[in-house]
Amino acid sequence: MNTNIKSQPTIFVIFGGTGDLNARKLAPALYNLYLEGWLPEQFALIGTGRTKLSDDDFRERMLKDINEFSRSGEAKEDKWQGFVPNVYYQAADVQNADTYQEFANRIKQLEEEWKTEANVIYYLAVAPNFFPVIAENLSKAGLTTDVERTRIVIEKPFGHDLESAKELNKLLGCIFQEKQIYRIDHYLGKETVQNIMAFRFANAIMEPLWNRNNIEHVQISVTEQLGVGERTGYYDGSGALRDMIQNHLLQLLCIVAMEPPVNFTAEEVRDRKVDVLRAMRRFTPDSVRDSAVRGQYGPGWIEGEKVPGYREEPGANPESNTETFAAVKFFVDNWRWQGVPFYLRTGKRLHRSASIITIQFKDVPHSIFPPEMADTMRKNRLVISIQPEMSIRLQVQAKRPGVDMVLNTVDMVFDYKGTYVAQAPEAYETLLLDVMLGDQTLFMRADQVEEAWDLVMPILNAWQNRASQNFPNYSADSWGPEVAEALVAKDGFHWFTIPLSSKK
Ligand SMILES: NC(=O)C1=CN([C@@H]2O[C@H](COP(=O)(O)OP(=O)(O)OC[C@H]3O[C@@H](n4cnc5c(N)ncnc54)[C@H](OP(=O)(O)O)[C@@H]3O)[C@@H](O)[C@H]2O)C=CC1
Ligand SMILES: O=C1O[C@H](COP(=O)(O)O)[C@@H](O)[C@H](O)[C@H]1O
Repeated sequence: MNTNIKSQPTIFVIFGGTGDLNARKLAPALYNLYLEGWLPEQFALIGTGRTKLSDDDFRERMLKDINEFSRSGEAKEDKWQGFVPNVYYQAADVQNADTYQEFANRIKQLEEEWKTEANVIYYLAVAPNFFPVIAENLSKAGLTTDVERTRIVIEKPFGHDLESAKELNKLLGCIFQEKQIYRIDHYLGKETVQNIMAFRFANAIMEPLWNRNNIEHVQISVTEQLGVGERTGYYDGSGALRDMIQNHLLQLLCIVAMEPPVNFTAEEVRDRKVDVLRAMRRFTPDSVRDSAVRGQYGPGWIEGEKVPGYREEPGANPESNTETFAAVKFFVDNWRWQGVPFYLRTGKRLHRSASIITIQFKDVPHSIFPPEMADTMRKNRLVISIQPEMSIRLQVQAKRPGVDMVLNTVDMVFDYKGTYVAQAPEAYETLLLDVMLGDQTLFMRADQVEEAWDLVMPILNAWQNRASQNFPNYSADSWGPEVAEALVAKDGFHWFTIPLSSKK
C-alpha cells in the first residue's frame, strides 16, 4: 500500500452521482478531503446517472449539496474554484452496456492529459439491484482488467439474506479480486469506532480486564430519534435487524470482542473480527424466542410536534409488520467471552439519538463498605459514546468530599471536545481516502458479510414465520417496546443511557 496519496493519480466514477448518498455524503466528503490536502495532485470525479446534465450543471448541483451538507459549511469561492475543474458528468443508463465505452474514453482522455496511468475507483451508489449489472458491464467494457489500479466500492445493503450475499460475492469474485472490492460499512469509518481499537490495543491496562473474569455483560445501543420518513420503499423490505444489526452493530461487537491482532494490517484485523462472528452462538427457533425481540413505532409527539407512526409514513404499507426496533442477546462462545451476554439494540423514533457501547464489570468480590456508606453504588462501567457525544467514560466509585466516609459514582471522562480542537472527519472522508490509498482495514471482507448473515438468518426466518404482530408496540419518543426491557430485565439488567448534551 502506497500511503503517499498526493502521488497517486485517481479517477473516481460515482454511479448514482445524481442521488441522495452522493449529495449528502460522498460529494461533501471528497470536497473536505480536498480542503484538508488529502486528494491526489491528479484527481477527477466523474458523476453519472440517467439524468441529462452537462459538466457545469453537475458542478452547480454539487456546489449546492456541499453548501447544504458539508461539515465545513458553505464552500469558499477560491477553494471551490480550485476543486471544481476536477468534476465531470457522464449521463448513462447503467443497464446499457454500450455506454460504458464512454467512461473508458473519459478515463483515457484524462490519463492522456495527465501523461500517466490512474487508479480508477468505481463507486456503486445506486440501488443494490444494479450492483451485478454494473460489475458485469464494467467487465465487458474491459474496464476491470488492471487488478492493481481498479477498485470497486459497494454500498449497503450487501445482500438481503445469506443466499443473496453469497451470490453477490460470487459474481464480484468472478470479475474482481478480493483486494479490489471495498464493501462499505460506514460505522467503521467513524472516528470514535476506530478509537475503540486504539483504546483496547494501545493501552496496557485494558487487556488484562477485557474478558469473562471481569466483565459481566456488554450493551451496544444505537438509538435514533429520526423516523423512517421517505425511505419506506427501501426500509419496508429491510427492517431494523437487516438495516442496522446485521452490519453496523455486529461490526461494533466484533471490535469489542476481537482478540488482539498481530499487527494493524487489513487482513490481520479482519481475520480477528471474523473469528468473533464464527465463534458466535447460532440461534435455534427456541433460542430466537428467548433472545430476540422487535417493535414498530406508532405515532407520538417529539418536541411538541406530532409525528406519524411507521404505518402512516409516506408510501408505507398500512398493515406493515416490518420492525423498526430490534434487540438481541448474543453470546460469543470462546475462552474470552464464555457466558458473557452481549445485548444489542437499535430502533427508530426513540427518545434520543445516541450510539453507546457499555461494558459493565463484575462486582467487587467482597465489599468492605456497608450499603449505608454509599450514596450511590454501582458496578464499574466503561461507556464508549460513539455519537453524538464522542467520549469514553469510566464510571467508578469514589469518596464524596466531606468528613464522613460516603461513596458515590463518578465519571472519569475523555471527551473529544475538551481534548481536541480540530473537528473529527466524517466517516465517509476516512473511508474514501482509504479506498484511494488501497487500505481495506475498515471495509467488510466477503467472509465477514456472510458470517454476519448466517448469524441473523434464524432470527429473520423466525420473524417471517410469525409475521402477524401486534404492531405498533411502542410510541414515538419512548425507549422502545416493553419486550426490550424484559429481555435484559430477566437477566437482572436494564438498558443504559448517558446524559447527553445534544439531540439529533
Ligand atoms: N442515501 C443514503 O443516506 C444512503 C444510501 N445508501 C445506499 O446507497 C445507494 C444509493 O442510495 P441513494 O443515493 O439514497 O438513492 P437515490 O434513489 O437517491 O439515487 C439513486 C441513483 O441511482 C441512479 N440511477 C437509478 N437508475 C439508474 C439507471 N438505470 N442508470 C443509471 N443510474 C441510475 C439515479 O440517477 P438518475 O435518477 O439520474 O437516473 C441516482 O443517481 C443504495 O444502495 C443505498 O442503499 C447507503 C447508506 C445511506
Ligand atoms: O446505514 C444506516 O445508518 C443510518 C444511521 O447512521 P448514522 O451514521 O446516522 O448513525 C440509519 O439511519 C439508516 O437507517 C441505515 O440504513
